[in-house]
Amino acid sequence: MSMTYKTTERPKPFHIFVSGGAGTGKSHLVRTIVQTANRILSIGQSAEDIVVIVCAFTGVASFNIEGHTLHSAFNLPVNQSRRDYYIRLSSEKLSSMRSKLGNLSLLIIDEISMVGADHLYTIHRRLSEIMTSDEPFGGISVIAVGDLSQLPPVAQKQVFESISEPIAALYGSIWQKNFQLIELQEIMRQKDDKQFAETLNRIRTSNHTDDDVQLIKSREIQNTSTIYPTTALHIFAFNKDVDSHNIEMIQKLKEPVIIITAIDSKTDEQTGRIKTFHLMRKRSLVACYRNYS
Ligand SMILES: Nc1ncnc2c1ncn2[C@@H]1O[C@H](COP(=O)(O)OP(=O)(O)OP(=O)(O)O)[C@@H](O)[C@H]1O
Repeated sequence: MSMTYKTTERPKPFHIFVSGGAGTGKSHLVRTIVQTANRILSIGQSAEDIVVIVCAFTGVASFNIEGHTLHSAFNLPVNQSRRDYYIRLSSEKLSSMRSKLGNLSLLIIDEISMVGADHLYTIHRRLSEIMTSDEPFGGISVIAVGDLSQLPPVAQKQVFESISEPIAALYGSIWQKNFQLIELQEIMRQKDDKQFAETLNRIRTSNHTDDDVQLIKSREIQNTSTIYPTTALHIFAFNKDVDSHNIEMIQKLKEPVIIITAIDSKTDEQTGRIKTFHLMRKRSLVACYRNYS
């Protein structure tokens, strides 16, 4: 396929929601779009200019796509979910964000199901502030990728619901008004992975069969088993179970204990209530799940 692009023409902003079940190639498509868009949109720009930015809500999701968290990319307040009004940037921060993102053309948001309606609205306001434009997202094109049947946002309404700011809510949902849906339907995973992806996609819509249940149950293992994979990723529903598992794993390591004390110089809700100390040993596995900035 050949493509011509005149740098003098700024493309009309578009807002697309790419959805699809497990294994339909969403991440693969994002990587391809990022590479192509960077190549095309960087024409005539200097090497430091950011023309495409890839973000996700959580640190883990942004790490997987080699992107940024939405909070760090757009200087969002830590606890936006507790507020129903927009907080403008200080003039110093605004000018620094303008020099960083002034040439931005495309924002890609992965794992969109975890982004709440208020967050999306805040990103729109932030981009409008940076770009000095009243257009949706300050005239920046947005590709949102993900599956709304996956993890919902924490303590916020879903992205397609109405926002908390009462006056702005009267204008309607920025998601409903602007985003056009494109759904990937073909599972691109191969062999065994494909069977697993098909099972996940049936569970996703509550259409799972007895065979699907058997497949999942066939992988069940008790933690008393001799072949129990102790170092595999564990997922728990409650933080207290996470903490007790982590302490148990740390205690099993025969290395000296290290206690790292975090100094939180501004203990208010803006700082996100960072834990004040961390217990670990050499060779402990560490996952960073807060924005330490
Ligand atoms: N167009 C394509 N041609 C060939 N292989 C593809 C294509 N798109 C994706 N794949 C392959 O299919 C597999 C699944 O793709 P990918 O991880 O992008 O799916 P996904 O929708 O992000 O899945 P999940 O929601 O489970 O994370 C990968 O191994 C990827 O390399």
